[in-house]
Amino acid sequence: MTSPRILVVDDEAHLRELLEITLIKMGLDVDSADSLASARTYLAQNAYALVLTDMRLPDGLGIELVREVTASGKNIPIAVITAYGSADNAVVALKAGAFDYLSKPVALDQLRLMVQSALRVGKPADTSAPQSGSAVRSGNALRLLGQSATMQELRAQIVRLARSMAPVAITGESGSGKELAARDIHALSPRADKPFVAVNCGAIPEALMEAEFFGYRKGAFTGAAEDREGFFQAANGGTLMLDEVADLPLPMQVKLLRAIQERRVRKVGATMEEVVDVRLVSATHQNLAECVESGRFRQDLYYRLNVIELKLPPLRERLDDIGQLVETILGRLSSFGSHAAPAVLTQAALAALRTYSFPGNVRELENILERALAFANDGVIEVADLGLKVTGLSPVEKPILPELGDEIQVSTVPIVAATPGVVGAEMALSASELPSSLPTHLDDIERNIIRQALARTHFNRTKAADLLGISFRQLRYRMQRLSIHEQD
Ligand SMILES: Nc1ncnc2c1ncn2[C@@H]1O[C@H](COP(=O)(O)OP(=O)(O)OP(=O)(O)O)[C@@H](O)[C@H]1O
Repeated sequence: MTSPRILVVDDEAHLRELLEITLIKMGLDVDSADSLASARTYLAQNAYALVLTDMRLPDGLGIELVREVTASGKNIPIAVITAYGSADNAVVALKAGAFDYLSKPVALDQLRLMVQSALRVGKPADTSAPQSGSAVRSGNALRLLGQSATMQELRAQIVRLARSMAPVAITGESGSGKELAARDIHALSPRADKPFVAVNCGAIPEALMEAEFFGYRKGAFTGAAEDREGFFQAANGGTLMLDEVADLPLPMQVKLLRAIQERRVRKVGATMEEVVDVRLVSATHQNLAECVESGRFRQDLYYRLNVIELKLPPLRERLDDIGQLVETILGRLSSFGSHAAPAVLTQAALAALRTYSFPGNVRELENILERALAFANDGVIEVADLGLKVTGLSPVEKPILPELGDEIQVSTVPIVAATPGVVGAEMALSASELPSSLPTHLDDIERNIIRQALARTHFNRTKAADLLGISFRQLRYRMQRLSIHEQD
């Protein structure tokens, strides 16, 4: 069997030799070129599993080679070597189709990881063209459904960008499928057999963030009874999804930027850094560019995360997809329940869904169908079963809720007066009284507020989250933390 062949393009003899030796030690065949012209000659003559090029060459820029190799359609991963700290070059190369980049001075452990990853891209099963309109690849179907032209284009984009290491920023309203898209990117990538880790940046207490992201050493702080890995280590070799990334506090943004630039992290309490090989996908329903303008999000981190943008359209802009989504969701719900055959919608019910605005997008459609199924007779869902008229509470009905997290406001307990029947007696403290345990007291208040919001929305978590001004996932996290269940 022949070894995979790598083309190294660099005019610095010293660095070229170092790269050659490292690659040969990895059992690879290496050709070396010292100019663009020579690289082009090699590329015309041989098939390569990876091209590794410097940015500055005597007869032009490495980026030209990136564009040529990408345009050739030969599916050869090409990585660039950029000058230290030149984020611009790295981002430009990734946008032009480069598979990945290495910064000078080249760290050999990073080089090895990158080469291993590139060789997985080159495997035939992973690079086969998507069949019929891009939804299926290597028998691996994308889970992001939709027949509309926008969704077909989106899936084709996912197939393309799954091959590279470029950070992807996914935007879209809540429930529009951002996490599903991230999972599809991972599942189609050469990292599919490694972990996919999704982190809700808005749900981690600020004081724990560094430890959660980078891990900690035993004894680093009170309660650190043993060494623990962070999200970066957990996602090593795979994909890390930073969900609700706009919620990251500024000090953590600095640490994250550093981890991305250096591709190394240091556990809290550790002296040594460790190399991590993680592909980053970020998501938010907020406008990150506006967050940058208002100073809430660092421009340099934005630039690093936003290399490729993936926009998920709201469901109301692709109502053509409803038929397929309804069929799939009902099929799934019936396989969980006791229904023998999947339920069906009457024509009128389907038409009603097609005129609905879906503020909670596909997640709301799932909720509507789940609820409708409980009301449907003999598995036939009528318009009335959908309950579409209840689109939320009118502003006058909105309860006056204290700001969660604002301790002063919460402890003055305005909700006692608003809804005395719901608030537990233990929370109705007089102004001079103090709770015996502040955290328990605040948890009780939060639990009650969430229960009220759930009761008012008939346990529709999407609407309850809207009512409380938090994301669905933040609500779900808080419900888990406070042990709130549907039957409560
Ligand atoms: N195009 C789609 N095809 C099939 N299912 C979808 C699609 N889009 C979303 N869903 C489903 O809708 C639900 C919400 O999707 P997901 O969690 O990916 O949304 P999100 O945009 O990440 O939401 P949030 O911003 O609230 O975290 C999931 O159950 C997901 O499987």
